[in-house]
Amino acid sequence: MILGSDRSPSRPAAIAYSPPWRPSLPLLLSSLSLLSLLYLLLSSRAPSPGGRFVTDAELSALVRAEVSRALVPHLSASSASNLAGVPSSPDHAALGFVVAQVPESERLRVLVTGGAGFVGSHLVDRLMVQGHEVIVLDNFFTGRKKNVAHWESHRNFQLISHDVVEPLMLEVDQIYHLACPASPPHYQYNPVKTIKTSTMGTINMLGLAKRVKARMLLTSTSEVYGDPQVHPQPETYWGNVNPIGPRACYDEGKRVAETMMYAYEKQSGVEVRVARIFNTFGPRMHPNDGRVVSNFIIQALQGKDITIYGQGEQTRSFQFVDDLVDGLMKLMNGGYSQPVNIGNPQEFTVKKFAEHIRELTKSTSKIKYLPATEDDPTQRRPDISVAKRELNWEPKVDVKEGLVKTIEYFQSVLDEGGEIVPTGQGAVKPKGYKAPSGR
Ligand SMILES: O=C(O)[C@H]1O[C@H](OP(=O)(O)OP(=O)(O)OC[C@H]2O[C@@H](n3ccc(=O)[nH]c3=O)[C@H](O)[C@@H]2O)[C@H](O)[C@@H](O)[C@@H]1O
Repeated sequence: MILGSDRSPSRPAAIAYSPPWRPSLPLLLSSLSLLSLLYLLLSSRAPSPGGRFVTDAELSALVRAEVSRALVPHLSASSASNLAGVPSSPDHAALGFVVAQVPESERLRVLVTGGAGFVGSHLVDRLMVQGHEVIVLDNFFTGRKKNVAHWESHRNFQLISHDVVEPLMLEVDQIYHLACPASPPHYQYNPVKTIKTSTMGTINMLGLAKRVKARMLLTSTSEVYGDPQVHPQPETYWGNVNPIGPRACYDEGKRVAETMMYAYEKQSGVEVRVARIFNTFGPRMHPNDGRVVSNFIIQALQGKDITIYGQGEQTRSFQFVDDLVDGLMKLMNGGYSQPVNIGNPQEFTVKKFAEHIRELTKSTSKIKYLPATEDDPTQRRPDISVAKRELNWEPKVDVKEGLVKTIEYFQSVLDEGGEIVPTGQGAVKPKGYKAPSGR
């Protein structure tokens, strides 16, 4: 179900459905050939790497997971494997989705703000497959309906077009509060709005959490450490942030959002969780997002120059989106309420990363050096001891493995849509975004 805001936040009005996603003929054919190959391989009863033969049940589970991946756009591998063997939901069997049947008493109502965005939509997939009722709230500034369109007819799913800056009344058990543009060119486009999103948006969600006694998780960021003087960064590090620089609208917005979380916990007893997310990549990243992973892959795949800002000696540590979703859900459902870094400590200089992408894409793109961006952090790597100890979480997907999947995704986007001009430096509105009148 998709609802649209009539600017009266508590009474969203219906808007038109976008047609459900249908697989294109070439995609179906390539998926069918993949399936035949899988069948031939497995039915020849080759021993598995562990020396066992593949059983019929395993074969059918693998085939179902592959069908799911073929039919649902950019379903992540782990979501697909979660589907295998789970009882079918009649609503989504046709799409290859298998949603767990959860008794009413165990089913949660989960609100995901920013749920139509890159990270949010992967989280929504996982929650839906677990059989929960999921309400997605998005203002579609950087989020896209197509990221969650495959759920639109499911009875457990609701999409509300709404801006978190406006209050909202709902009955929910858990709130994953993701809403906020995260790419520097996009969060700098309208810095006042970015600040409002992190401050007023978080206050609104905390007010809701307080009223309905929901547990609330804030997706904070590694950017609360600013340009860190301590490396790697533990949660106990207070950071080095320029409060009036171009990144401040985001960094300081998230810092005050964290402050509000703990103030509501202390003063009103709201159950809070805070994840500090480090650089994340994967399928469904916006191709015009302007961040390093999407830019380098798109440039390399098209043979365009790979643009490095500065000398490329600055470092980042990259995690695949599936790992992040695991971490967020463990944090939400565990007993630890202090901030937790969720990231993959595999660290690269930006220059090394550019070379890595060039190799993986077999590209002949040249590297082009552009001026450094103002206040760009010089180093970033998470200390994940707390996540390991308190959540029993650590990343499972190797960066290279995640990049291969992401490259496949961007290749399919290029195949479908043609040339992409990546977003460069400086503040810019997300491509395709039209501000509602009066804003
Ligand atoms: O991806 C993320 O998860 C993080 O991305 C950004 O932080 P930042 O690390 O600055 O992200 P990028 O824009 O991807 O930049 C990473 C590095 O690559 C460089 N870069 C970026 C793009 C490009 O085309 N070329 C290039 O050299 C940047 O200057 C920077 O040093 C956001 O601010 C974070 O909130 C978010 O968590």
